[in-house]
Amino acid sequence: MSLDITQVVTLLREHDLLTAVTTSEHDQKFSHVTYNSKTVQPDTLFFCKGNFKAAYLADAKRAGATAYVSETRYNEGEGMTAILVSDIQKAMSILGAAFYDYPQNDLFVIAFTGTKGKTTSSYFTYGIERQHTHDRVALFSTIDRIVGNAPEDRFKSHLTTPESLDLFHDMRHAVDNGMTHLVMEVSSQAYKKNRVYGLRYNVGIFLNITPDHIGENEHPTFADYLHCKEQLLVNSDKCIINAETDHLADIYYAAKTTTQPENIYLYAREGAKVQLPLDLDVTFKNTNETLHQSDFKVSAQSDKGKALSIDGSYELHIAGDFNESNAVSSIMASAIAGASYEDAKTALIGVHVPGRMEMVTSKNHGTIYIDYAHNYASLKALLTFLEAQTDAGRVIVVVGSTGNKGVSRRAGFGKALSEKANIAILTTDDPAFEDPKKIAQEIDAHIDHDRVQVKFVMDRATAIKTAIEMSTKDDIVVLAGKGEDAYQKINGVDTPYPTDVTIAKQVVEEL
Ligand SMILES: CC(=O)N[C@H]1[C@@H](OP(=O)(O)OP(=O)(O)OC[C@H]2O[C@@H](n3ccc(=O)[nH]c3=O)[C@H](O)[C@@H]2O)O[C@H](CO)[C@@H](O)[C@@H]1O[C@H](C)C(=O)N[C@@H](C)C(=O)N[C@H](CCC(=O)O)C(=O)O
Ligand SMILES: Nc1ncnc2c1ncn2[C@@H]1O[C@H](COP(=O)(O)OP(=O)(O)OP(=O)(O)O)[C@@H](O)[C@H]1O
Repeated sequence: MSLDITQVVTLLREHDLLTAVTTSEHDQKFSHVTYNSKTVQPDTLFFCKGNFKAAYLADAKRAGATAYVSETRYNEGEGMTAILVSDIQKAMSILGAAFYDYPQNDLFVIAFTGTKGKTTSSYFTYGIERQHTHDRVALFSTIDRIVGNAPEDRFKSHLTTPESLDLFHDMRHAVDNGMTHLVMEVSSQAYKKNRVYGLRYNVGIFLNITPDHIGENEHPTFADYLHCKEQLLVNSDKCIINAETDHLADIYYAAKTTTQPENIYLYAREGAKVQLPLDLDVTFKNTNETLHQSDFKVSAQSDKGKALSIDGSYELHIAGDFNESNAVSSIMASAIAGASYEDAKTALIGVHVPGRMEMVTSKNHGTIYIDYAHNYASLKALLTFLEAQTDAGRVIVVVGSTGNKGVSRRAGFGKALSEKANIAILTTDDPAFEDPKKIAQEIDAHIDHDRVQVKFVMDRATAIKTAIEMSTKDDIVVLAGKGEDAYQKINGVDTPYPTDVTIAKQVVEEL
């Protein structure tokens, strides 16, 4: 992989990003690119972005970087080629794609966005595509990044959608490993920060949108959040939209700005109210539902839907009515990619999504559900489903809310708990630089105390123990928000945490 200065300048000019360049060497060649001074090697093209400090550039120069791309000129870069740009994140994405030689062109890319269901739908699609491509599919999800089939090709993700340089690096790795397809999650932050600038997808799926990720370090307003999410459809050759989503009109028209209606697919649960007078392409209905399994039937409604050849019955071994909707989007996306009905049917039976709807049973205490639900919409959906499925005694929920982001979730949790829970045990969940007790008090301020009994237990493991021990046989215990996260983000450090599932199993063993 390499880039030379002429290519860099030409690409940046083409995208109207170059503001100035100072170089005396016209044949400068770069054999590495990075935005981190700690990973610089000789002949590196270095990117100065984010909360950058000039000292990092001095480090980068010492380590062998010969040029830097930046919105600002630094004295510390004296003697290096300075490539000044109007937007560093866009420049990094454009140059990253070129450096790694446009790996997206060798991949069929299926991309999901939505407030909820991205990870689950990505795992469903990954499962179907494994079946369809005989294991030649990569996955970039919030949980794992999988760029090949060897154990070392699977690693934990730091972000839902990686920085552009990491994204193109991993895509290249996947292509070199023989992968032909990629399933990825695209967060609204990825658009806000131009991590996917210039990237196009073969299929883009819009699952749903509800207020979330609005706050100091994320989106200033809901309109900004919606706008960023819609960019996925604007950049997709074919679009799939959940017609049950809020703001359908906005979302559909965003898709239509770049995609003809014949390449936009709409799906919904049979009988659902759809906000626009649009014809659905695919509908689905539940045929049998338990706490362990969902059976559902898919029916094409339009010629376009029929051409997908996905009509028939399916089985999921992960509970939650919302997961049927997630699965239908995955079936449609995979069919567009060439998967057959049998591929989808067979694969879906075996899909497991880490930390989503995990269940731990106990003999004399309640059934425990561990789920990643961490905002109003997901907690409400989860508790509504559990309520409908059980003759539950009480619903006991262990929950906290993250610090320094998603502040609106606190009120959302209070509301969902007031509507659906009997007992809330408020605890810690990635407090970052905030006091977890204060966060819990903010959730508590939105709880209806006539309906819900509240306890504060700030140590999460103790909170889980308390909930399980107080539960009786008919009760349901929900451990919400962390899924299989094996850390707590505290004061900027990922502090190891055994996971909710491990703690729950331990508590049950010791009962
Ligand atoms: C606000 C934001 O987008 N921050 C991201 C951003 O931070 P940043 O660019 O300011 O980087 P930084 O870590 O402060 O450091 C500044 C620069 O100095 C460099 N540096 C630093 C130290 C050094 O010694 N040498 C050096 O060169 C760093 O490599 C970096 O380029 O770039 C970093 C990676 O380069 C990300 O880790 C970081 O994500 C933060 C931690 C984050 O959690 N973001 C969340 C909000 C996010 O993006 N979430 C979405 C999911 C949301 C959803 O569920 O929908 C996601 O896609 O994950
Ligand atoms: N379609 C859906 N509608 C409402 N809630 C959902 C839906 N799909 C999943 N959920 C709930 O949201 C939780 C998170 O699901 P998932 O991880 O798939 O979403 P995500 O979009 O990747 O979330 P995040 O952006 O927070 O990582 C699940 O554990 C479940 O409780």
